[in-house]
Amino acid sequence: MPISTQEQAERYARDLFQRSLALKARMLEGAYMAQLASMGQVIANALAAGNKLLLCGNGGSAADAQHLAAELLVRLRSHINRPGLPAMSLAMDASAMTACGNDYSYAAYYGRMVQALGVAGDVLLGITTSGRSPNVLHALEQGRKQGLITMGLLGGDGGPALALCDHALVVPDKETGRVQEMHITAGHVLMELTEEFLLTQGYIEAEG
Ligand SMILES: O=C(CO)[C@@H](O)[C@H](O)[C@H](O)[C@H](O)COP(=O)(O)O
Ligand SMILES: [Zn+2]
Repeated sequence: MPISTQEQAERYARDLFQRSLALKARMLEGAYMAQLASMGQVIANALAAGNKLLLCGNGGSAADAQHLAAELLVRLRSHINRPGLPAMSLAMDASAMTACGNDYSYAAYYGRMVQALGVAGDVLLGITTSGRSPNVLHALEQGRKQGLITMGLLGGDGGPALALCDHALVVPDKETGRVQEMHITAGHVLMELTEEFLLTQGYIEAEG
């Protein structure tokens, strides 16, 4: 849709907000909240057992992976200080990523990171709006092979990623941006649930 006036731009912006809101409202129905609750408990249990959370994705989802890892590593809610929790985005090492892209393939990178860094009982969270990004699929496959708990924040019909996930939230929309907007909300919910479970169950203590 061409935009040549302030009014048209405002309508465009309003329409995007409305679509985002409608999708969020839709996700309050059905099993979505139950899925998030279970996923939060699974991550908390893994961390309580001494395991870690690995996250990966492409583009905006790579940024989400880093963002969510930082929530656990550092601080999520400004009034709750507690020890850092082990979470790691696999999307952050330019040297390893370019070496793998150059020597093997870009698609192989996350799988290789999981092979090198993942241990049984860790949780691997793959974030992909299409459920079809080959590097995330390889990571989930490798995670399965090594006994990691595989999780997905997906979109559309879940794509081939869905069958590789022990737990998944599939946002019922195909538009990448809208799905990402649900993913980051869901990601915040997951990190906050994880923190709450760990505090409530006494695995970590809030510091003064
Ligand atoms: O942020 C955006 C679009 O909003 C893009 O960077 C987007 O993340 C990229 O096109 C990704 O490669 C899409 O991958 P995926 O979600 O299908 O796995
Ligand atoms: Zn984006």
